[in-house]
Amino acid sequence: MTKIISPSILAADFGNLQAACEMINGSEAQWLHIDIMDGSFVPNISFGFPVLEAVKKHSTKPLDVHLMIVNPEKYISRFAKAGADILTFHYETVENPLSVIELIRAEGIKVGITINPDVPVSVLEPFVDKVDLVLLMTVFAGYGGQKFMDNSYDRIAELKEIIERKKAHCLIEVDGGVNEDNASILFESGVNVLVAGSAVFGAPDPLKTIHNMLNT
Ligand SMILES: O=C(CO)[C@H](O)[C@H](O)COP(=O)(O)O
Ligand SMILES: [Co+2]
Repeated sequence: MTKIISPSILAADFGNLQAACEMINGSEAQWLHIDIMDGSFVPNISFGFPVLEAVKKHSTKPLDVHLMIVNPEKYISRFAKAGADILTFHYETVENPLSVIELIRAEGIKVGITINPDVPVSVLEPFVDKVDLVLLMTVFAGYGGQKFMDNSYDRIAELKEIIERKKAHCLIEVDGGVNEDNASILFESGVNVLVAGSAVFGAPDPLKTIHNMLNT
């Protein structure tokens, strides 16, 4: 089974993003997660294209870009050009998810769809065979450092059942409150990609934390 760690740069030292990228380059993490927040869909504002471009310049890992913005369809081409390798949008932010999926595909990059914890998993059923990944938020999108929501395990099982029933091949990613303590049970539950911000960048030894998350 595919097991990927995608550390979230949101929890890094923004005064030294180059060092953060280089640390991840030298780690066992396979992707780098980039949180784009607009102060509208979510109450927080993170960063935009210039920072994404700077990270792209220094990162050797695929950039896993998580859009928490209204009207994502307006910016897909710019995010692709700025360096996104995987572009994930929130189902809640669009009227026609299929057309957004097609717009992202047209850029020649991978596509993901995501929902907040209060959105029924069943809304994803029409899309699981059309995307490369489904991201289940395990906290409400907007801030790093929140506590993992325990009802997420039931949601992961429901998503897995839908994916199997539809014989789809998308990866399952979870984001929010992931750490060394819950990583192994999440992988055992069928999750393929773990996003971890504060657990990695706040750790005394981030390389060891990433290793432990992949191997315990
Ligand atoms: O999308 C996000 C928040 O909206 C972040 O990716 C997520 O919260 C990661 O941070 P942490 O691992 O510290 O919970
Ligand atoms: Co995220």
